[in-house]
Amino acid sequence: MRVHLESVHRSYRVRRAPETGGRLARLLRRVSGEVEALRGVDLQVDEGEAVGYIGLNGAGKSTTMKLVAGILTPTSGRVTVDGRDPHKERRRLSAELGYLAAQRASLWWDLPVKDSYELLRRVYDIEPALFRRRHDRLVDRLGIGRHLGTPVRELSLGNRTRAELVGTLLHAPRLLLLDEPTIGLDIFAREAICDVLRDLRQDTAPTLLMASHDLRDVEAICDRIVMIDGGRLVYDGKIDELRALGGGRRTLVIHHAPGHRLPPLPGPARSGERTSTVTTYVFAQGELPGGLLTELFADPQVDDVQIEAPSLETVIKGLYLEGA
Ligand SMILES: Nc1ncnc2c1ncn2[C@@H]1O[C@H](COP(=O)(O)OP(=O)(O)OP(=O)(O)O)[C@@H](O)[C@H]1O
Repeated sequence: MRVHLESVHRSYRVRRAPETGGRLARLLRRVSGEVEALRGVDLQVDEGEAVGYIGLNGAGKSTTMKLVAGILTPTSGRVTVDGRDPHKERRRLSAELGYLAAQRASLWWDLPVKDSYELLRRVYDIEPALFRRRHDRLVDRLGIGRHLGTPVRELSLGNRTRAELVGTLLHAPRLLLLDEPTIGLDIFAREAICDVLRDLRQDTAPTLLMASHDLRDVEAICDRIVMIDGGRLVYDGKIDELRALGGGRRTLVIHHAPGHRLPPLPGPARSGERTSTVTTYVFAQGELPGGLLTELFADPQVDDVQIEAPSLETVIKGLYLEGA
């Protein structure tokens, strides 16, 4: 499915204590105001694309997801899914939509997991043999077979999220909105979820918008990153292009004997961290003279020399610091 946001603004009305007046008056009186969660967002996600949606807390990611799901309407601008208004056509969209978010359970809290799945089969009117095939595959891949008889409320966070993901995928949605699908999960749960999502992209390629703070997940699943800051998009491009933004810099990390004096480094390198046994220098790619490395490797007081490219996380941090 194709998602399109055009000049989307979304504000929330809030009531808060006034900034002036006595303590009691501030406690009792409330003035209303507005929080601008989205300030003119233009975004297009094409059929089968997988987009990692990243941003700091309060940047506007969940608000975007709710608009696409038709739960909220924009204050101004236009949101469409396959050319239709997702709010007006919520019923029709729900048959094609999978939406996973911490605050939005698709399973029934008091029912055993398997009963919730059976209810979902009926809600989505999934043909029993097809349901069984999808169900068995997902339950197996997400490793929740042992928990099918357990009421959802008794599951750990990791198992509940795995179980929710099965529930989200049973009707094979064409549009998948995942709001922080791996938050708070251990490495096994995270890997199981990432594996299933990667397979899904290969098999049925739904359109995927995934909000996440965890760049490892985004890198594992998506090929495009959209970055939002204070309600405005500040980056939209391929992950590789984003990585290349910081790709011109390398860090030379030298592990050496305590207090060892290193040979002077030439021109453009900037000194980075220095402890008694580790010294780092940042330099532009291609500007480190080969002779220097030979000298360092030959130095008996130098234990190890590494050249590191910046991680995606470092590049993104740099973008925030530069005001993107
Ligand atoms: N129901 C609401 N009422 C009032 N303000 C809200 C409401 N929902 C969100 N906001 C505000 O809108 C802004 C964007 O919130 P949103 O939840 O979309 O951000 P987010 O990027 O998903 O954040 P996080 O990473 O913390 O989940 C924030 O300033 C938030 O406080």
